[in-house]
Amino acid sequence: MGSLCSREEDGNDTVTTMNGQNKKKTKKEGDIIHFFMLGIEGAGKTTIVRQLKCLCIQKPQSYQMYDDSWNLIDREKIFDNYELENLKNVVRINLLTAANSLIRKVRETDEEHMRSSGAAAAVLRRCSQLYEAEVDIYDISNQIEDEYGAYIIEILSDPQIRRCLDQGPPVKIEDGTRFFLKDEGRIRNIFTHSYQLTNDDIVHVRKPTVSFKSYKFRIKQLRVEIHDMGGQKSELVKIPQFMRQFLTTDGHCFLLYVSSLAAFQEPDKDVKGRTVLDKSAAIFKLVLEMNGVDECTVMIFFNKQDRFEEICREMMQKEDGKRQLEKVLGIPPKVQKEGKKGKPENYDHLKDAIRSRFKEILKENNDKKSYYMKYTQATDAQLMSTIFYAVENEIISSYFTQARYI
Ligand SMILES: Nc1nc2c(ncn2[C@@H]2O[C@H](COP(=O)(O)OP(=O)(O)OP(=O)(O)O)[C@@H](O)[C@H]2O)c(=O)[nH]1
Ligand SMILES: [Mg+2]
Repeated sequence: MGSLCSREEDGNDTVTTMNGQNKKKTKKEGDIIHFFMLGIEGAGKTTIVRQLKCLCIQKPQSYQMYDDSWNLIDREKIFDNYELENLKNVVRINLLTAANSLIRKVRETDEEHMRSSGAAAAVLRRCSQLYEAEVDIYDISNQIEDEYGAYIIEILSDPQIRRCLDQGPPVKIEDGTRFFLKDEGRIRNIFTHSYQLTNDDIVHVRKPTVSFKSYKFRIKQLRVEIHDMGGQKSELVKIPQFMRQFLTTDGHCFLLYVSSLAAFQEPDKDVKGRTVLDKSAAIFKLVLEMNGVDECTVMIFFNKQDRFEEICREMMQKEDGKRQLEKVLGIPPKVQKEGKKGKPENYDHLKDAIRSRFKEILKENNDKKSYYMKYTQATDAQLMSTIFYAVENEIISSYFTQARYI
């Protein structure tokens, strides 16, 4: 576990870069840590907030959630029925659109595929209705009926569709949606009227964030306010407004940049020859140059390490996979000795290559700036709790260091 929680900082720098030392603060405002969460779409920002909410339910001694006025929210009210029902419908929409994409992908090479299937026709028709309607596909008016569960299960049982899902050709399916697609029981649950989402389901729901939202938590002794902003292209233009709005707050500020490790081989649909990871690094560079960010301590979460390892494993099994990995990551993967027992390969050195890239960007911007970097998996409660404890511990101890200088 320790190796997952890297900490890289210089104690003195932490003192000089913490925000608000010269400002007058009330006791209440002064001990709140603000996290400005940024990163491109799908990196896992909102999942981090959802995981924190789940931890408030699971470990109420260490995690608590508060309303806008810092009143404690009851554990039972953290996710109310209305929100859970909405999230369940979001998963239904995601499963429906994933099935639609899979059918269309297979038909690119086999035009007549599933032409006589009633299930395929129903899914394609329902999806067209969603896409053609004037409202956003996640609009509350788009309620997906229970019967689509059986249609989706039938479509996924088709061998060609299955192969397309598991081996390609590549279809854009969100990582969270794969969690449901992989397990027929989960699909059945989602389309059961009386079923209520579990915490494990909740952290796999994918719904892009529009605009920004703030959340208040206590993690052990630390009071934090997390400002979550959408990372789609249409949202990123709002970063200056987001920073202006929140950087004026009185408190200690962190820029929490979330970048998906899994994006290293995914082509960026906007710029040819660039990967989604390249795009994330480019946005990170831009953010560092923005007014006010200098006042923040930088924390980077390299998220989706589970998917990263899965993709590396899959690539290594392909004939040309090793060379391809080296091409996109810049260093060769280590080859597991045949028959070697013990720890499974975790591709740490490949993750480190990505981390070094971001470290370089930080150094180029300001080589005295303090920073923290962590490898994360926002969907894993146990791992995230360990990381949140480490963050709490590091920040609290930096308070003590700071106190010596004031
Ligand atoms: N396998 C895996 N999936 C993850 C992880 N973190 C997030 N996801 C999934 O990735 C999808 C996208 O996550 P979000 O939290 O919505 O991403 P975001 O950064 O908030 O995206 P925007 O709001 O569009 O900026 C969701 O379906 C999550 O369940 C992870 O560590 N591993
Ligand atoms: Mg989001």
